[in-house]
This record gives sequence, structure tokens and C-alpha cells, in this order.
Amino acid sequence: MPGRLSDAYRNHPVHVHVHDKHLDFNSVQELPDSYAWAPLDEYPSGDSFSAESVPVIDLTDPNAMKLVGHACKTWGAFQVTNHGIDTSLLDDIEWAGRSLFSLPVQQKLKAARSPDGMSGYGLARISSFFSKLMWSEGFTIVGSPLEHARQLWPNDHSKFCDVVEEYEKEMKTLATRLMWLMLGSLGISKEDIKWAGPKGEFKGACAAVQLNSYPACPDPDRAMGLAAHTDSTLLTILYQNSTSGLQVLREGTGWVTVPPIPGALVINIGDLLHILSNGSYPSVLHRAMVNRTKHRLSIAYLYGPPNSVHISPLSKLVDPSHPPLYRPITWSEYLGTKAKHFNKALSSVRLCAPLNGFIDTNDNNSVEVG
Ligand SMILES: O=C(O)CCC(=O)C(=O)O
Ligand SMILES: [Fe+2]
Repeated sequence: MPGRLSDAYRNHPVHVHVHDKHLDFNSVQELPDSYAWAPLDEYPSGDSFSAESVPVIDLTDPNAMKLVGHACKTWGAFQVTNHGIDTSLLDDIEWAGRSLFSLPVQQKLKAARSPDGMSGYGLARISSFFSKLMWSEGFTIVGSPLEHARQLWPNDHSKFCDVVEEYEKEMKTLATRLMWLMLGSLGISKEDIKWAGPKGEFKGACAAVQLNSYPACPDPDRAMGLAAHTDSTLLTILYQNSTSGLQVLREGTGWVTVPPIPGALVINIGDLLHILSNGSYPSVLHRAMVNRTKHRLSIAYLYGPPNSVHISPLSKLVDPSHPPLYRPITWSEYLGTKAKHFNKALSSVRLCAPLNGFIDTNDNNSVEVG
């Protein structure tokens, strides 16, 4: 069993050969066949702007916990405002992402992610499950950004590093606060989760920062920025710039766009919270679409438990009529499972069929696994 997060892909290296497949997006006039996904869906993609979207929750609202609980149960995602993160820090992280992705391809490839590595520049990790390529590029940072930043900017990386480190610090605080809003809404208190520590600070929690870039695309209706997936996290905090593209799947409605709101952050429930809540808070299936004229940038803060912790359904949420649905698993072990089974990973750690007929999001989506 892998011990550290960075060991997660050692047994399941993901061979997406960035050197062979990398496209200089800006020089392309027509969508190459290798990027043409149409027809895209079995789910309707309604006029997403007029449709109801995920709840927007003001974290200073006295009812915030109740609102968060309702959003987790019904959507698996929500947006937060008054979250305590300065707009200037959001501007700074957007600047950091833009600086990185606007480098020449050959420069970015100096910090390429290795097949069994977690951090660095490359195509989306989930690319290996699809026969078509995604119209995006990404950069993953785990812990200190220094090593890769040095490869990208040998003499001039300190501002990038400072911004990323500040962002990691602030996101960690917000993630802790969100965890307790979510857990509190399930009736879980600090005494119920030993690994959260006596003050509930989740010391030793692990996280990664994922910078995503979606260049303007000549044929956006046939292209896919990031294919449908759930996150392998407890929760994800996503900052998106002013260009829309994120969609979440809502049962009965189809794909719903999560509109960018200046200064707001999107919160997604990940698979590990799905397990911890014994399926009460299902992880949300989401994807990113691309735009004909506008470049889109998103920054995901992927938050998970300390490496040594086995996540399993909380005992307070388990009783004879609600048996534990999932076996205990560490984050790195789950990432290995995801690298092997992708959207079937959650089902692969399930112990028994749910008594209430609840079906995993991951069971009823038919993704193209090629
Ligand atoms: O770009 C987005 O809106 C989604 C990004 C995402 O889902 C991810 O990084 O896991
Ligand atoms: Fe995601």
C-alpha cells in the first residue's frame, strides 16, 4: 500500500505522453480529429444559463451550516461568498496561472509530470481513459512549488512561489472551516473524528493545487475541456476566472453550468467525503467545457486527509438499517484505485448494495473508457 501521496501512482503509472501529444493550442485554426468528441452526451445540456444552478451560500449567514448540508445532499456542489479569502489573492493566483501557461510549450515541458508522478505540467491525468484528447493543459503542485518553478523560471520564480504558498495556506484554513460546516450538518462533532485532532484543525491534511488552462477553441461544441469525473478528494475548492465552463450533473436536469460570480469560490464534494458520509453527501460529477473566443483558467485546491488515515463511513452514520457501504481506504490508496478504475473507483471500494436503493453517481454514468 502506498505510504505517501506522491507514491499513489507508482503502481498505476498514467502514460499520457505529453511530448508526443502536446499541441500548441494557439496555432490551431481547425479542431483536429483527435480532439473532436461529438456527439458528446447521453445527458441533456439545457440552456444552462436559464436553468437553476448550484446554491450560493454566504458563509457569514447564521444558517450557513444548514444551507451547506442541503447543498451537499441535493447538488454535491455549491458556491461560497464572504469566505475570507482576499480578492487580491484570487487575482494573484490567476496571475500565477496565466504566467505559467503563457510560457512557450518547450519551457513548460521542462517541468513535465512523469507517468508515476503527481506534480508538474501535462495533459489531464484522466486523459488516459479516453480515446479523444482534451482541450486543456494542467499543472499540479503538491507542497512546495519551488522545484518546478525553478525549472520554469530559473532566475525569477520567487513571486510565483510566494503566491502559491500563500494560496495553499489560506485554502487550508478555508477547507478546515468547510469540513466542519459539512460534518456539523451531519451531526458530527470534533470528538467523532479522532484524526481531526483535539482542536479539529485536521493537522497533517494533504492537498494539491491544480492549475487548469482552457485555451480559446475554434470548435467548442465538439471539444471537451475536462471530461466528466468526480474528484478523489474530501472536498475541492475551485476558483474560476470570469469565463464560464464548469458544469455539474444534476439528476433529472442534466448538465448545469456553474456561472462565475466575481470573488466566489465553488465547492465540490469529493469521493472521500462520499465515503466518510456513507453516501449521504454524494460526490458530484462535473466537467469543463471550452469557449470559442475566451481563454478560461481554473484553480482547484484538492483537499484530502493525512496519508496515514483510513477513511471509512463515520460510525455515527452507521446503524443496522444503514450498514457501512465502503471499506476503509487511505487517500493514496484511493488515488491508485482511481488511476486503475477511473469513474468506477467508488463502486470498486463498495462493500454492499445500499438498502435504500441509492446508486452512486459513478455507477450510472457511462463514460467513454478507451
Ligand atoms: O476547470 C474546472 O472548472 C474544473 C476543474 C476540475 O474539475 C478539476 O481540476 O478537478
Ligand atoms: Fe474536478
